[in-house]
Amino acid sequence: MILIQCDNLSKQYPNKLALDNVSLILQPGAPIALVGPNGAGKTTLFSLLCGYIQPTHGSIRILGHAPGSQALQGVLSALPQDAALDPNFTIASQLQFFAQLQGFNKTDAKQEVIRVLELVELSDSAQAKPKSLSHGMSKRVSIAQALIGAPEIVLLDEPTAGLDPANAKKIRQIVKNLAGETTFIISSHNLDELEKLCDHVIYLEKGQLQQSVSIKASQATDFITLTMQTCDMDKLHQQLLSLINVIEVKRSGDEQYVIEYHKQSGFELESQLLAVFNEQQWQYKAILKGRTLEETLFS
Ligand SMILES: Nc1ncnc2c1ncn2[C@@H]1O[C@H](COP(=O)(O)OP(=O)(O)OP(=O)(O)O)[C@@H](O)[C@H]1O
Repeated sequence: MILIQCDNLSKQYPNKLALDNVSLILQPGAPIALVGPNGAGKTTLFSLLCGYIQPTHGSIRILGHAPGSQALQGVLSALPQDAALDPNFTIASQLQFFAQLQGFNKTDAKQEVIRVLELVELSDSAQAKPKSLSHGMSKRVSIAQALIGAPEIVLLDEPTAGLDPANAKKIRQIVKNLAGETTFIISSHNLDELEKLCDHVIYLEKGQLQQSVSIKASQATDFITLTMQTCDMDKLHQQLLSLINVIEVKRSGDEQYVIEYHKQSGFELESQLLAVFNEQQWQYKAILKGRTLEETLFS
């Protein structure tokens, strides 16, 4: 099943080509990362997927339907970057209003509000007004709003921007908990965060699709990211190249090497590494399976 298909998608604003001939296919499943520098076109892509704006060229199908169509009501929802709550109404009453707009009757809407507030751990704040909530709590209310009706696709535009680490972690946990039933597409500048959540990454730059790749390694090869505490890095480089099954060794920081190797069933490479460290009396900080998202995108 294809979740989203964009063909030759372009969006021209009066003075700016925000999206330039983007074609991509996304499948349902684990969260998908949408990455790119400021002005790359991420919010524009979200707005097109929601049907808020129309493309200048090209087409979009979401589960076979056009964005904004009736068939997608309750199926796709979004947390906009600048989502705001109405200061005059309690959290429960405004969520209930949105549930009723989606077609829930009054009784079911009230139940749905209880359900989504539980999902974001804000049941106790149902009768609060937005002014009494912290920034992180407000963000979670907006996520609760996006979860009304258990949509199949949820677009989150910078869901953790400006949040303290504890609140950001809570939001990541909400996404993890729901990832089995909903496909999240998450735009963020925080690559570490996306790496923890996503299997697939779309990279936009100046409106063009630069990459649409799996973060997981290919079938035949794998990666280890090695961070050292104390060692002779040049000597280590030579030693790594001599190990069995190693294909390539790339230095990716002062103390870091990314090792690409032929996949094996056991832990042969890890064992070899530990033997080398032991022999040379070198200390390591981390042996990470795979490579960072930053390394995947920019190496
Ligand atoms: N309504 C608009 N009218 C004119 N230009 C716009 C409009 N909306 C966005 N743009 C421009 O289109 C480009 C893409 O903007 P967009 O907001 O999609 O980028 P973004 O990747 O979401 O950026 P950020 O990471 O800063 O949120 C930018 O140069 C922006 O200034």
